Amino acid sequence: MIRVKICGITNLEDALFAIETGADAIGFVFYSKSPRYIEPNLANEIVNQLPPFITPVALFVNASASEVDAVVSGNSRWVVQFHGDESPKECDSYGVSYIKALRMKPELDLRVEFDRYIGASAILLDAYKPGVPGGTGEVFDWGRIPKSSNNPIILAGGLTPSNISQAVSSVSPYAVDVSGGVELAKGKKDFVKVRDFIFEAKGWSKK
Ligand SMILES: O=C(O)c1ccccc1NCC(=O)[C@H](O)[C@H](O)COP(=O)(O)O
Repeated sequence: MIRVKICGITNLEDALFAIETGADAIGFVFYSKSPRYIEPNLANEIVNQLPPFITPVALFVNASASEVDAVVSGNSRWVVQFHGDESPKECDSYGVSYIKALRMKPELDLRVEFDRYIGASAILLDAYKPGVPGGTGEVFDWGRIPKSSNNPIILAGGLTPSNISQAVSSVSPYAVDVSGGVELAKGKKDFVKVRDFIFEAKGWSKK
């Protein structure tokens, strides 16, 4: 079954609701310019209260090694998501399981990028908007995604309860990722949208 990552979590209540409703992974944004930024200590407190089957994902944008270490040293469960221009060498250097996010610039050749980031546990594909590293709420052309890849694909970018079913059937990704499409306001999740998104993604009935 498809896995669902709910990203941009800033509080325990939202994390627990997403998990109770069927989320598989919870993402925390450690990019200080983001309205969804969370302090490392608070994020680690939340992660310590999550069930063991949940994957906590720590998202960074061109962070320093000390910033990454300050988070991941707090708990061995973290998977890191590199959402900036980090090279394969830099991503590999941490020796942790990682997701590489690629923003779908018009000239991006996904086959080349998949080969470059062969050390990634998964590749997250997100919309490209100049000057905005992520959480854009915008959809990209899913037709650009190769039908087969050695890397598991996580589809992101402008997903909502209304388009997620079509996204899953068009792309057949390993997982889907959402942030803005399930928010009440930046950094606060809308529980109805979270539940509807997860149920639509997984093809569950709401009865
Ligand atoms: O959420 C942010 O503010 C953010 C800032 C900088 C880099 C990445 C960021 N978010 C990434 C995500 O939450 C999602 O993985 C992805 O971008 C999809 O977001 P959305 O289109 O809002 O669903």
